[in-house]
Amino acid sequence: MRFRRIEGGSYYSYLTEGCRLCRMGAKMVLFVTGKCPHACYYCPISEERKGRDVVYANERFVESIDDVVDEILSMSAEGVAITGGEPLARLERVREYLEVFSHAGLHTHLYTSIPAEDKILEKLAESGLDEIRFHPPGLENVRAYERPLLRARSLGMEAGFEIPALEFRDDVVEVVNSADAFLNVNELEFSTSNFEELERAGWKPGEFFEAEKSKEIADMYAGRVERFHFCSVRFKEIAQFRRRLIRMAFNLPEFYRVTSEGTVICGLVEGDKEEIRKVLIQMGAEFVEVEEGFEVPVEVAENLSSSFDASLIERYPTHDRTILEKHPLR
Ligand SMILES: C[S@@+](CC[C@H](N)C(=O)[O-])C[C@H]1O[C@@H](n2cnc3c(N)ncnc32)[C@H](O)[C@@H]1O
Ligand code: SF4
Repeated sequence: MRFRRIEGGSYYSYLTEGCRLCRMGAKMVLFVTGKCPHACYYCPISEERKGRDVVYANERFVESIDDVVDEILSMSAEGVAITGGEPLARLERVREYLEVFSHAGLHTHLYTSIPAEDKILEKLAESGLDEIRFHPPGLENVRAYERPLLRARSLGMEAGFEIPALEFRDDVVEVVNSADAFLNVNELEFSTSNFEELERAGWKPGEFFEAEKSKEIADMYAGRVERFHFCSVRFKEIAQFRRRLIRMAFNLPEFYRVTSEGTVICGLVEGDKEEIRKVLIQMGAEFVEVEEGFEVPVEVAENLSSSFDASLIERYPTHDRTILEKHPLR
């Protein structure tokens, strides 16, 4: 079996379409609910989202479908990853979104911990789901997923397991092979919400908050199934996240300077908004109004620094505009 090594220690013998798009930073992540019937000790979901029936499109809190559409456009997404919490805890909501996405020609994949029965899989297929990834919580009860894998495949979906590299289990290999499914193994990841629990279970965090020795477990699966993909914590950070940022950054007006990290640099002018707006219009300058003032080309901020509160900022191109650095120009 031939493996292809990619960034951050990830490698694969097979990439699903969902993974291929994700790797290009072209997948928007729809967090469809924080509700979940399970309580995996290693669950990485933040406290802010866990157990709450909230929707997020990437980092953006969603109040209506318009927010989701805006987010898709902001990154020129080519597909959507539907996750949670447990997406199937809100099946009708998932179906409504799926119908919108499939009409827009977006590829969809869904994560679930539920060995869904035929009827549910049929509804998902009807609504246009392209790919489904099962995760048996705690890697228990693995055989219960064989039938759903087979049924999903017979309905035309790409189907497989996506599991954290917690331990090596023969039954995972057996079910993947007998259902002719794919196997995605995630390097076990520390987050603020699971940190103590992972440490209590004996895992130690590495430089990128990956659990040390988790990759060794993933490697044990590699030669045992036909279609395998190991996704490292570092890969998620350096490739997937950064590439999404870059896509977003290039969709902003041209005056934003895009860095190789996918952040953007621009000027920020703060103060009396009406006064600043007048001056910017008189100058014929490009600007984008934001909550605290106006984002403008760097040179415009420099020109205005003697009359207004102007600075240079480096920020994420995301909807929440997280500012990483701010240098006052006076
Ligand atoms: C957080 S779950 C949410 C969706 C669904 N509840 C499930 O468990 O599949 C999404 C994916 O994260 C993976 N996962 C869970 N905990 C993880 C961790 N600590 N590190 C890496 N991946 C993890 C799961 O295997 C699953 O494929
Ligand atoms: S099933 Fe998924 S969302 Fe639920 S606790 Fe486990 S990892 Fe978290």
